[in-house]
Amino acid sequence: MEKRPGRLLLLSDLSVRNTAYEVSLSRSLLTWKKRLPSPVYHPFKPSMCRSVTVSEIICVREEEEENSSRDEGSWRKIREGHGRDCRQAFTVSYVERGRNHRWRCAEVTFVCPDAVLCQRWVQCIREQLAALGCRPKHLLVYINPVGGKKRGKRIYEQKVAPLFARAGITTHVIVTEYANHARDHLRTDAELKQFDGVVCVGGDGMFSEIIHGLIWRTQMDSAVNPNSPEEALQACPLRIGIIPAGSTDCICFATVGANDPVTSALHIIVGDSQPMDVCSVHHNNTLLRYSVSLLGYGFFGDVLSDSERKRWMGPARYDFSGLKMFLTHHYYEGAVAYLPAKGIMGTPRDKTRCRTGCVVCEHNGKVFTEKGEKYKSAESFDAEGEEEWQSVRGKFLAINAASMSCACPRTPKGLSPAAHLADGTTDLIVVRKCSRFNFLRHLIRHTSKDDQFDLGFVEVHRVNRFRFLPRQCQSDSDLNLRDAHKRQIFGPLCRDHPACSCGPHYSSWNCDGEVLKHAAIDVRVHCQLIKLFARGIEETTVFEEVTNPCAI
Ligand SMILES: CCCCCCCCCCCCC/C=C/[C@@H](O)[C@H](COP(=O)(O)O)NC(=O)CCCCCCCCCCCCCCC
Ligand SMILES: Nc1ncnc2c1ncn2[C@@H]1O[C@H](COP(=O)(O)OP(=O)(O)O)[C@@H](O)[C@H]1O
Ligand SMILES: [Ca+2]
Repeated sequence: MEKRPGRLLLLSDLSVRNTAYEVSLSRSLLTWKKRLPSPVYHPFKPSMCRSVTVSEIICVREEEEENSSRDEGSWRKIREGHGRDCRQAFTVSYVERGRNHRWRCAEVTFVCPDAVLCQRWVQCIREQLAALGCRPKHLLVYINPVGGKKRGKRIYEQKVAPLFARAGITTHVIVTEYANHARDHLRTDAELKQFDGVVCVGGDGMFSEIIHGLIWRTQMDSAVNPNSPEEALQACPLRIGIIPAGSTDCICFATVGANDPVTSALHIIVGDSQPMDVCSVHHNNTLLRYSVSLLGYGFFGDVLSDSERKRWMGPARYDFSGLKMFLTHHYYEGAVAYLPAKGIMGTPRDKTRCRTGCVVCEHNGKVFTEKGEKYKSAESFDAEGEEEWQSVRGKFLAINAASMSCACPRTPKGLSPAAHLADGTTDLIVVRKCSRFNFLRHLIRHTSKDDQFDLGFVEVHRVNRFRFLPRQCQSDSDLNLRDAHKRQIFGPLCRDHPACSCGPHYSSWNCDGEVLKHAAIDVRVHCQLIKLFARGIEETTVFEEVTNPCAI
């Protein structure tokens, strides 16, 4: 990828590790090119020229001590002709890309011929950083001390807090004392106006707490009724950063490309922004929960319920319960009605992947923000959407809705590899009853290149809305699912069976790692309701990852 410098703000001969460099700064790029002792031209020698985009500079500082650079080792300050207080060197900290989408904080120290020039450089770089405008200055941090391997607090203190301090970010840190502490604090107590974002140190469950608090608060502030699936929700203004310290950490992995606290901290510091879809899950016109990753009934619901009793096992509980539920091989009966997404780019089985600057999300995002208005009234939704509802009924091993790929270390390509973070849709995956052997084939394909949907008993649809009704709750009047909305089939029936637990083989929904207490649900996708301090997974080119030569 060619990096164009634009008009130069500064151009000086400075030295790095006792070697002369031509250093330039434009509004977009900081570049340092080695001055060659001989005029021999080495166009492909990578160490000769490096550049970093200004938006990925973390900070700049003047060096204060005589042998100030810790990392540079050999260089010494050149102080001839200057008093002891003269600062002649400055260090730039910047983002360096490593393998597997990991970011590191790298440093380079430039020694200047005089203190005035040094100060000009520092001031000019600081001005460029201040002009960026998207960087957070003050953050509200919630730490779950008991998530994952119980390392949340240590991870934050050792790996994240020092980086925030270096970048000049101030924080208000709350270590949670009980489940839903963060959610309730965000709902009512937190003075949100003073913060530029919220940071979640924990797993998907902790992230879920944060979005529940923030979405609720935003709807209350805008007088939107969160219980009705027909209401268009108000987008949350604050961005959320995730420092992974949980068990699955799929939301972090699918939005950043890695589960690494330093990488996440750097995405927060540079002020990245990634919009994300949120599903609201309702029962009888009452909001149950929000979901951003997996809504799973059957297999994944059972794995979660079973694993909750084994929290003491840590992240391994999912593998244990996964194996157990695979062997149990329960199937469930019910009906799914869904509204296929119309006018969109992309299908759940295409080869496109949601990556940084995704055009599918941009296109579909526009489609659904314009359409969003129409969802406001139930009548208009009826009139336009009714005949579009489709249905599937029968016996299922699993019904999953993936609003994003759900990529995580267990399945690096994800539950639905072609799903998009911010396209206003969710991929509804229906796995019909099949043999253990076939189900295993389906599961194993999540970990290989083979298509997990290319099996006769699996179907997948990209949808805006769906409803599920377990068999125990159905009656003859429900058979025509095309009329589902008008007749409100879920309402009266499920009032008779509050927990819908009226049969032997009923499952529960896994909603981003939380068990839902109702099986009959009505789900609506809200396009780009929240924003994360992330940029989606970057396409990496070997060229960029390994050498970073500047192409100027
Ligand atoms: C045989 C290998 C099969 C691999 C199949 C992998 C599918 C994994 C899909 C993972 C989707 C993850 C979606 C995210 C869910 C999270 O919100 C949520 C909460 O996370 P938190 O605890 O960090 O707060 N996590 C979960 O619900 C965990 C789901 C994990 C399921 C693991 C299932 C393992 C299945 C193993 C089957 C073994 C069969 C072996 C037969 C010889
Ligand atoms: N201080 C706390 N004590 C007990 N539970 C908590 C606390 N803070 C948060 N929780 C809850 O812990 C659960 C798991 O959190 P999470 O960070 O997602 O870890 P994991 O990925 O291991 O499930 C969440 O449901 C969250 O509500
Ligand atoms: Ca989506």
